[in-house]
Amino acid sequence: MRKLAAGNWKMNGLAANLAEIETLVAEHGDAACDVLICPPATLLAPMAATAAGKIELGGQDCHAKTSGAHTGDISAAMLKDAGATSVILGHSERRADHGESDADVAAKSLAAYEAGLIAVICIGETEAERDAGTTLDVTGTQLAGSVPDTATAANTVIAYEPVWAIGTGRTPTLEQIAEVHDFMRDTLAKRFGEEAKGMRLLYGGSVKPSNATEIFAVSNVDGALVGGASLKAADFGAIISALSAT
Ligand SMILES: O=C(CO)COP(=O)(O)O
Repeated sequence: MRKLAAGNWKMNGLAANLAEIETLVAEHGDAACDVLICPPATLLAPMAATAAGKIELGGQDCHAKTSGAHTGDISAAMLKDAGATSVILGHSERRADHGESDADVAAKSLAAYEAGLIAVICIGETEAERDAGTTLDVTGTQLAGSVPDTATAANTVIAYEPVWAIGTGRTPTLEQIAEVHDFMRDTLAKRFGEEAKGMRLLYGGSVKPSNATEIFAVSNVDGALVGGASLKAADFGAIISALSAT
């Protein structure tokens, strides 16, 4: 399987930041892993011209419907039209800020498949849930409810992002990451059989150049979903290099 270094720019980035993509294409356009940047939707089309198929692009959300009276929303087909090949769905910030449920995420994932996009489906426990010892219950429920029955290794990537590790500089221990990633692989295998072996499982939450190599060595970690450190080409480039070396 080809590993995946994915960057989530969240609500950051203006036209001035297109230079970051130029640098990534120049320095990592032929990386040994897939590279995906998910910028604000406003930057997809201009970035697509620069990325030139060397770097994949993705949205950060899409509506479950294909079109219609949904002011402010964006459809999967629109993301595809602007140059995206993927879309992040069910990020914890969307679950918290917009009340997205597992069923919403599953419906959006189906819309992504319909448009020909890869769904990067995010799951992860809060700090209170981890402290209560319910991490595997929570992530298991999210996996069951957010991932459609028609998920395949080609159309779906799962990102484990513990909420308490996002933007905090805190990361789980390597043993904690391994526990959840092994659990995700086993859970997906029970549901999808052989297909589950090819589904890429990303870790996300305070990944940076200094911890990338050790995280990428953890069992069943097939790449990363990177927030803050994806905004600077030098930092994200170092993470791409670490993943390429695995
Ligand atoms: O939420 C994340 C990626 O989707 C992780 O963000 P940070 O890498 O900034 O912790």
